[in-house]
This record gives sequence, structure tokens and C-alpha cells, in this order.
Amino acid sequence: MFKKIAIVGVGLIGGSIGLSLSNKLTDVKITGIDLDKENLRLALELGAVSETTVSLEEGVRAAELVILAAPVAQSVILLERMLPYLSAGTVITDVGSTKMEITARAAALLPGDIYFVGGHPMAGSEISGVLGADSHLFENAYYLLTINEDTDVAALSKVKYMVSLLGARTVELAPEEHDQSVAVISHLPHLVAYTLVNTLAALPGWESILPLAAGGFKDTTRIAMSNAVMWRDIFLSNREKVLQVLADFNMQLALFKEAVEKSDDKKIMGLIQEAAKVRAAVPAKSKGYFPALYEIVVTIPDRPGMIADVTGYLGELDINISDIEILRVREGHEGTIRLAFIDEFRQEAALRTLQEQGFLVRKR
Ligand SMILES: NC(=O)C1=CN([C@@H]2O[C@H](COP(=O)(O)OP(=O)(O)OC[C@H]3O[C@@H](n4cnc5c(N)ncnc54)[C@H](O)[C@@H]3O)[C@@H](O)[C@H]2O)C=CC1
Ligand SMILES: O=C(O)C(=O)Cc1ccc(O)cc1
Repeated sequence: MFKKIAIVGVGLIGGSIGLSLSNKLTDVKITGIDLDKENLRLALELGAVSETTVSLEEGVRAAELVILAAPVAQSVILLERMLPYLSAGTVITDVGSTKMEITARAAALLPGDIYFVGGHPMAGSEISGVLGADSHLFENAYYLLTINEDTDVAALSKVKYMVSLLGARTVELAPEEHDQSVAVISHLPHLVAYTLVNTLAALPGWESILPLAAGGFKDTTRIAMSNAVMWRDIFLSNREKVLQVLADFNMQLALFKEAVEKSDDKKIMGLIQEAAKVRAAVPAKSKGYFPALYEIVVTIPDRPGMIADVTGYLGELDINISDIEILRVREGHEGTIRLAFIDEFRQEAALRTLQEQGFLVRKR
């Protein structure tokens, strides 16, 4: 389908796409374009791209698919700048965390023979740059594609093909629905994480408090280490929706504050229990829109090599694990891991095998 794919911005996401596509499309030229020469050198060395250039003009020329993977404000500018160099029939997609702004710009700028389909992989991390890239990053992840009545069907299926190569699962939705959803599920949590850390840092003597941080602080603030340029761009690009969910958040915070002020024990219990109920319903990875993965939870002693033992027993029987997650570890005691399989047959076989080996196992 493609002879040349151009990736503009070969950082964490562009690099991860490049690594995954390079593994699968061995006879396709994958050109990495970036302002940062060192990043390009590393991308080539890691095998994320097959050639590099700092020139947008040179890089996108003759590409049938262009993937914009720079921070969102840059991607909007790059979309416009590259148009004169594209051939008829080129499909442009992006990976940006906001979709209304770029889809509106594409609709306004693109000639009839160049196509745009917005994309957003719902996987990533707080790490930036190609050194953090991972060819497996998108496996089993949702990959949101934005569509409207003008979306070209052939262009959409090319982008879906690219996403299928990454091992991700597409969900199609309108740009506004996308921005509304990610405002609450992704943008607000990042904003809150930055604010939690800043709340601590504004206290005198915070340096001596910080080492006391238990799981709660760590769990809720990992994403406060995320890239500043990327997140500045996201908040500004999705300004209206972010402000809406911030208003909702302030209202919820005020409810809690009032309940504490009034020492209203029932209200406090209610707020906590309601949150816990909803949080417990957060789908495990790869559940939700798609057929459920078949999962088991295994309790294992906290000893070196135990996870290798578990995966080894299943490997011997050729039971492929689709997903693995460490849920909890109690230092020196035991831990629990979640294993997922593609069907009930494998789930049953894994359950039986591990029980026979003496592990405490339950279905999930
Ligand atoms: N980091 C994450 O977890 C996720 C990020 N995204 C989106 O992916 C995009 C890229 O994010 P990351 O890969 O994390 O960032 P990154 O900082 O790792 O990579 C961005 C790359 O773009 C390059 N770049 C910046 N301006 C450029 C320009 N004008 N021309 C060419 N290259 C340019 C940078 O040099 C850098 O190598 C962003 O739009 C972000 O919203 C989407 C999903 C997850
Ligand atoms: O690190 C994390 O947990 C993330 O939330 C990664 C992430 C960042 C931005 C996105 O648009 C999508 C995913």
C-alpha cells in the first residue's frame, strides 16, 4: 500500500510508530523529519526510521502517508507548511492529543486531492524523546480516529491499516466528542497532577515532607513529570473543554470542602464511596469497546524469578499471554499479577496449570 511513509517529529510517539512499522513494513522507506539532529541520529540508530532529514520539503516529498507527531501547536503549523510539497493522493494523519483544532485547519487548508484523518493513540508515558520509544507501545491500546461527513473512506482505511500494524484498536468518533472526552479522562488528570505537586512545593519545608510520600502521592503524580511543551500546547489547544471540566472539578472540590468544613461524616462517606464505585469500574486494559480479554489474577510470593516461573509454565504449554500487569507487591511477602488471554480456552488452561503448580489463582 505504501512505498514511503514520512514521520514528522520522531520523539516518543513518532519513534514508537516508526519502530513498529519498520519491523512490519521492511520494504517501505520510513523517513524521519525532526528539528533535532541528535534525535534523528538516535532514531536511525534505533531503527525507527530508514532515513532522516531536517528538511520538511525533502522529507514529505513522494510520501503516500505523512504522520504528524510533533507537539500539537507545531503539528498545525507543519500541516500548512508541508502542503506545497505533497503529491496528489497523499494521506496525512496525526497523533496529537487534541483533535478539533487540527481537523478544522485541515478542512480549511487541504485541497481536494490531499486527505486528512486525525488520530490519537491512547498510550504513552511521561517520558519524551525517541530514547523512550517502544515498538510495542500501542499493542492492545485504543487508537482514536476522528471522522466527519467529509472523511474520505479510502484515506480512513489506509490509516486504519497503519493502526492495525501497530497492534492497536481503532475507535472512530467526532473531533468534538474526542476533545470533550480526553479533557476529562486525560487533560484534567495531568492538570490536577501538576497542581498537587505545586501545592506541596508551595509549603515551607516541602523538601523534608516529600520523602514521606506513600503510594497515593506517587500514583496520582507520576504524570506531573510529563513534557511541559507538549502539555502547554494541549491545554491551549483544548482550552474551552479544559475550562469546562475544570469548572466541574472546582464544583466537586467545593462539595468535598463543604462536607469537611461541616464535619458532615455521611456526606464525606458518600463522596468517597461513590468515587470508589466508579473507579472500580474503570476497564482493565483493552476492555470496554472491544470484546473482553480473558483474565486471571495470580498471587505469587515476592521472590526473584517468580514471574518468570509463571510465564515459563504457560510458555511450556504454548499458552500465549496477551497482556501482563503487576497489580500489587507487598515487599518480602507476596504480590499479585494480572494475566490476560485472547479466549476463554487459554484462560481456563492457564488457571488450571498455575493452580496445579500451587499458585493462588482466580478469574477476573
Ligand atoms: N507522550 C505521550 O504519552 C503521548 C503524546 N501524544 C501526542 O504525540 C505528539 C508527540 O508527543 P511525544 O512524542 O510525546 O513528544 P516528544 O517530545 O517525545 O517528541 C516530539 C518530537 O517533535 C519534534 N518537533 C517539535 N517541533 C518540530 C517541528 N516544528 N518540526 C519537526 N519536528 C519537531 C521534537 O524535536 C521531538 O523530537 C504530541 O502531539 C502529543 O500530544 C499522543 C499520545 C500520547
Ligand atoms: O502517561 C500516561 O499515563 C498518559 O496518560 C500518556 C498519554 C499522554 C497524552 C495522551 O494524549 C495520551 C496518553
